[in-house]
Amino acid sequence: MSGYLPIAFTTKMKSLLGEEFDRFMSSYEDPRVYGIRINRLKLDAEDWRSLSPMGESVRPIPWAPDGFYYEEGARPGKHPHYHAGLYYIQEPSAMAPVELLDVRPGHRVLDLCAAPGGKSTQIAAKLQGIGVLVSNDNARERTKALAKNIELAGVRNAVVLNEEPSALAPVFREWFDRILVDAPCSGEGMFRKDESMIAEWEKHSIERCSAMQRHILRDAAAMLAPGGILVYSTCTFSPEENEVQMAELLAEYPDFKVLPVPHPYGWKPGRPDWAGEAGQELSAEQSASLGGTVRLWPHHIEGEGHYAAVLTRTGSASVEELTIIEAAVTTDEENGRKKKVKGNAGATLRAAEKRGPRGGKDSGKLNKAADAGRHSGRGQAETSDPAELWNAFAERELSQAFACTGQVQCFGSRVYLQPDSLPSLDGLRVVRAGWYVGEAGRNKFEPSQALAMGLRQSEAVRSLNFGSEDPNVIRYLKGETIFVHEDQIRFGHEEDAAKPLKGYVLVCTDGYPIGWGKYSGDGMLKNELPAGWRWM
Ligand SMILES: C[S@@+](CC[C@H](N)C(=O)[O-])C[C@H]1O[C@@H](n2cnc3c(N)ncnc32)[C@H](O)[C@@H]1O
Repeated sequence: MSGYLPIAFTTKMKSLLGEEFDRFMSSYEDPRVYGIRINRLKLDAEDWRSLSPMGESVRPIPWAPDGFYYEEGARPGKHPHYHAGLYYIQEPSAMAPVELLDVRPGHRVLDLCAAPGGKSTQIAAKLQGIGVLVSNDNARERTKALAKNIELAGVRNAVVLNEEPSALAPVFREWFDRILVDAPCSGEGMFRKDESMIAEWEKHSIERCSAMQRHILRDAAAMLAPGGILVYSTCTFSPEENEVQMAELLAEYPDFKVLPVPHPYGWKPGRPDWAGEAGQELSAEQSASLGGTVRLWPHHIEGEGHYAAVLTRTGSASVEELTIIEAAVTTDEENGRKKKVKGNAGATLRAAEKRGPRGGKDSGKLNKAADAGRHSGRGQAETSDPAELWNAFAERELSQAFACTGQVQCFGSRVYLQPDSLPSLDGLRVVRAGWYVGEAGRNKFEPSQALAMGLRQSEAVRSLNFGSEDPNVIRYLKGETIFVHEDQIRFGHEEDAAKPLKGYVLVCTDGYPIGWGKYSGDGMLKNELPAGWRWM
């Protein structure tokens, strides 16, 4: 395929790489490699390997403990385990930046350019449900895939935003422990994986991408807490989008420094000499710093290629120089407290956002404090308050095993559990205000697919489990009605066994949820899988 590469690209790479150029070019003739990353929110890699028909044939990706190379033709996207969110299909070198971010449970993490969510789901797995993930992308259409991938992975503690970084900077000033800037770039490392990127290359000129990266990085810098870590990454080779960006940032912000990345696995150091050639004047110290960034080359590793730099903020001395707008950053006092949502009488709701989580339709109303304890003995809530209806649903349909922290947030009829301690999101375009648990109607509550995917089997009062080879799984995933024997329905907790068999049933494959069904007592399970989630 190297014959299709733009001449301007090959000419430049030849002058940069010198005698390495031929090896670089021959990598374009090598077969593509394919990667999946096991979702540790659901299971660990060893459990997946023993469960999956792919388990024996995969090979570990050296820099990603949950990542594996799989063979061409394995089609992991066409397996029930994909629909259970057990893994994410991800290019192997794209797994490196999050490994460098050193995310730990409890961190506040921003993924600033997040769609379609490969790295966000990787971060969420490292958080293990503790802490906050803010996933943002400025492209509205792309945030749909981002939200869906986060929901498919069963993430409970993420907020999805659709904003320019400049709108986030005043709200989240010095707020994040970890920030990933997986920047929009000219995509030179994508040419082999996706040939359409070759045509895109001319449009997404290096100069245009560099200007975008510069702006994004300045706003990202404003949001990093002192002592925090920022990883900057691209899937392109051009120095202007890599070392030059870092050199400019370091020159402008003396309180940022590079944390040198070791170079195992065939990873190579960043190239300060290329930043110099691109017109960036470097001190000896800056030059050494840039050597501590990392390049993943397709002729040195099994992967398409990436660049990454790990930065830390040593102090806050130069923050005043950043072009951030001083704005009211109102931290809701309520957010500081941990709450168990289920059965939480009096959960306090904040004002609904002006634009609503989907930019308008759900806008508006201020919901009053909810009295979660009040619902009729028959389990039918006599209320139209979304928070009350959610709490009544949780009381009725979720087992004793379900315990969740977070703030109940209602936007119109939609109910979310928002991670604690977030500043107010008022005025921001919010795609998901937290874990979207469902939608309230008149005297009823419809649980969301996101709720199903974020639960464990034992957290639902009723569940049904089919082995992944069972034809009922594909039937269910295609949206068909399933016929069940009542003794197939399991109760999540021994105290639930007294509850009626009729009601919501969490449908699982190999013990992992894939969606809701509704059992009405006649041997038939009504399929509640939303159209957009079905097997195609
Ligand atoms: C390389 S992709 C991100 C891939 C993603 N991190 C993943 O692993 O799935 C770059 C993303 O940056 C987004 N983007 C472009 N300009 C942006 C901006 N000014 N602010 C935030 N996101 C931006 C694009 O829409 C695109 O989704």
